[in-house]
Amino acid sequence: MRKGPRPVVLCGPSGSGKSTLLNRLFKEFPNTFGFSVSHTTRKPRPGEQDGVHYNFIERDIMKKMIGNGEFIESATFSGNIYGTSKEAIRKIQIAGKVCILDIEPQGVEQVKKTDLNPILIYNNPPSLEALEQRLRKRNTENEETLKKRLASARDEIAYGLTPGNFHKIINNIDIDEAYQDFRDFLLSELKAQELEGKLYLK
Ligand SMILES: Nc1ncnc2c1ncn2[C@@H]1O[C@H](COP(=O)(O)OP(=O)(O)OP(=O)(O)O)[C@@H](O)[C@H]1O
Repeated sequence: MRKGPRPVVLCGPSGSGKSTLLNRLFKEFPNTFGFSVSHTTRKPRPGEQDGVHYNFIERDIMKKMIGNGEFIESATFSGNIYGTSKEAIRKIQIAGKVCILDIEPQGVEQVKKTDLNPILIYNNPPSLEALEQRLRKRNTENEETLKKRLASARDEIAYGLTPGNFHKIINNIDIDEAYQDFRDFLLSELKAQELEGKLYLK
């Protein structure tokens, strides 16, 4: 992987508000940050575009690509395979942007073992009850997928709050305050890297 700004990992249970934070960030800084588009075997939700939100892919093809070493991390979540291809990260880095990865704990552990040296951020929901409410209100899940997501959330929260697993925890209660904390942390991190002589904030 080529040198450049450190990638950013954003992790947090389904419904904690990762996409909401990222949408705001990309809107405010369209030239600074770029989203690493993951691959998934899950079916698209209404409104999701192939190549934008995810690269939607058949399970056997994805397994073959993983076998070929084309992925930096991959994991099964809620019955579907998700993963970040090396190509997805390269695309953002070539564009000179800070690469943002939205991945779950298994992926985080794999990324930690690479030379990506990412800044690790955990997006913490107020409670499991709040998560359930947000997911129900989002109206993208059926009872079965909702249960699976909530079942994973307990372990993900424990992982996120374990000292040493992340550089920064965002307590995502009020979305405006959470966004402010998220963006300020990222900007100060970029400034710190710029002090080493590089210009990343555009
Ligand atoms: N701080 C917040 N307070 C209340 N509702 C929120 C907050 N943040 C996000 N939401 C809402 O909760 C729902 C889940 O948020 P979002 O889709 O951003 O979560 P996510 O972590 O990206 O989930 P997934 O991993 O399933 O993609 C959305 O409908 C969003 O509008």
